[in-house]
Amino acid sequence: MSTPTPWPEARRTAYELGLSIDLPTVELPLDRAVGHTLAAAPASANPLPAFDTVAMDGYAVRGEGPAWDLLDYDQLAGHRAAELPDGRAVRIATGAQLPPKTEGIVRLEDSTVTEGTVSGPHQRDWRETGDEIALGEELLPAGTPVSPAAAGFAAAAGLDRLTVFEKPTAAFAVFGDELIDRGPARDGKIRDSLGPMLPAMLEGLGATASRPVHVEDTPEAHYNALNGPAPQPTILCTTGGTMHGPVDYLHPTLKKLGAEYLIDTVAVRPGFPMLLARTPNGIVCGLPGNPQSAVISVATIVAPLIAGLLRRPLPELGVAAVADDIPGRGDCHRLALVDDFGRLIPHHGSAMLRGVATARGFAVVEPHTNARRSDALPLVPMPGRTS
Ligand SMILES: Nc1nc2c(c(=O)[nH]1)N[C@H]1C(S)=C(S)[C@@H](COP(=O)(O)OP(=O)(O)OC[C@H]3O[C@@H](n4cnc5c(N)ncnc54)[C@H](O)[C@@H]3O)O[C@H]1N2
Ligand code: MOO
Repeated sequence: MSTPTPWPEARRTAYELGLSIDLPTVELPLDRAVGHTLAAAPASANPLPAFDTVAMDGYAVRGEGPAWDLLDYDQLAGHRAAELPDGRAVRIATGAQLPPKTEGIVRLEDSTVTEGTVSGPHQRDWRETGDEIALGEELLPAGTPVSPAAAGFAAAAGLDRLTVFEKPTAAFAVFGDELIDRGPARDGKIRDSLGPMLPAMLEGLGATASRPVHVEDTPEAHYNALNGPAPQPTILCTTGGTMHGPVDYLHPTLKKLGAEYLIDTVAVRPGFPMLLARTPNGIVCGLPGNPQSAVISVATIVAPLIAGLLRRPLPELGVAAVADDIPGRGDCHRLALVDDFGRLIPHHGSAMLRGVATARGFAVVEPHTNARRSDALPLVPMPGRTS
């Protein structure tokens, strides 16, 4: 039996494995770059604001007041601004280029217009060139996920394309002859609950996931699944068969393939039997069959692995002020399901998904400790939860 890896070390090991692999990069138009991760820091192609920009509808004025003669044209947004002569005012719109030599702006609501002159209090109601970002300045560092807002920011800064990492690809081999993929449980068989769940979780973490493939409980089928045809995915997640039961062929297959184990069991409950290995065909994340243990394994090794591949930071743990006492699990870290209010969720057995379905995440109880109500514990966010 192998020595269980401490839970924090398992996260780091998976992250470092990701960092050690260089994903290809690609330049994508902004809309298609959303959901990817920046592989290079983009530089602005125009400052922001691109020019001194009027911030309020009203009148641009120059010279001593209290009244200024109005010019007979309007300075609207989208046009190059003409210099404002001394003693004159021009009607301006929000977003217009500020007429050079403007000394102040009289807001529409503060203005009085009589016989071709305007009067009223004036102020610096404009945004200065480069106030938000200078020309050529770095917009965002490499490793930043391209959110819809990041794509909008890049557009504002004059960019058409972004250099991003190609998404790591993930495939799933679901082990277990007891599993069916339609209808209610029958004749000792149960529904596969991981197949419909894991691809969306990994997509949420930044991968491209393919449809799970059911693999028979035979050594040959396991070998073919792990030695499968090209092109190989970056990450192959297997589910079930991580222990040493009568039809658990994962370990023998990995040995046959000459796999290098980076993790072989983790000192965490649930989730103990997870593994991380490299074979000549790629990375294997072995997720335990108990569904909640599989989710914890995604959070423990798959999420940090994907973050490392994409050069994102190691996923940060949040904080949960827990509302209940939570007993620890001896030598192991305990990952305890909590709701949005820090309450321990019932149905937290490793075979159960009832609590996982709505949980905010897992509160982390250190080995050899018990958490007390109102303790602030680290929180592992629920993979795939978007709100
Ligand atoms: N003698 C021991 N037995 C077990 C131990 C142990 O330490 N000694 N550990 C238990 C723990 S902890 C876990 S977790 C499981 C892990 O087992 P495997 O990864 O080998 O998974 P299986 O045996 O294939 O399945 C376990 C359980 O989960 C159900 N399952 C599997 N896949 C799915 C799926 N896709 N959808 C829904 N349910 C699934 C399966 O039917 C079993 O009930 O081992 C314990 N045993
Ligand atoms: O460690 Mo198991 O994964 O408790 O169910």
